[in-house]
Amino acid sequence: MTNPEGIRIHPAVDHGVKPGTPSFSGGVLCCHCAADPVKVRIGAQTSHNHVCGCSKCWKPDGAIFSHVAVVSRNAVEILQNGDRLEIVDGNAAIQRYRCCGCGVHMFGRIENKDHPFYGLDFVHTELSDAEGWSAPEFAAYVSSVIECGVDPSRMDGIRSRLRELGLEPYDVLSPALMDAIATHAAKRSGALPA
Ligand SMILES: N[C@@H](CCC(=O)N[C@@H](CS)C(=O)NCC(=O)O)C(=O)O
Ligand SMILES: [Zn+2]
Ligand SMILES: [Zn+2]
Repeated sequence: MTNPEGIRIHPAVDHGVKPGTPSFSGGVLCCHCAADPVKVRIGAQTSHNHVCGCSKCWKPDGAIFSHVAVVSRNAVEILQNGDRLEIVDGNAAIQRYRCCGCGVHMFGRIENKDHPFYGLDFVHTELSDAEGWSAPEFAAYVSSVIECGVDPSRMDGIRSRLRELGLEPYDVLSPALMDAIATHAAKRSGALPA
């Protein structure tokens, strides 16, 4: 791989995307507090793993993108120090729970039952040291990195680097997820049978 500009997409993909293990069944996420971290168990393999450039998703220092996946909310269990979790923005569609000590987001939850992704939580599997989590498949909200302070002149290089890593860049979500959102809307409006 070339990457002459040294673009740091995210540490989990910067040296190539590692494939997941289909039989993998979960692990424990730990926040970055050195002592007594918040711990959350994810009791299932994740899906729709991707990197996200939006300004709302948590990114580790130096990374241009967040690394995020979804899992059933039933598979998410707070193991310790849940009292240190606070909701970042109660008005957002995704209620992101961050550790008030280190700022790391432990999971994001949708409470609106009419939302197309209701029932799925958003998690950062890099917070677990287990191997086998599903691999990122695409890059979402790519143009949004400009809103996070990336100079627009860097966008060609960033999109090229994402393609080199096999992470097709989209400025919103992947076609499969956009189709799922549109199908949900069409069933609600009656344009398609429910
Ligand atoms: N351009 C905006 C996009 C924010 C956005 O819509 N993020 C997406 C991807 S994570 C989302 O689903 N947001 C729902 C939410 O913010 O709760 C930004 O960067 O702030
Ligand atoms: Zn913490
Ligand atoms: Zn995002």
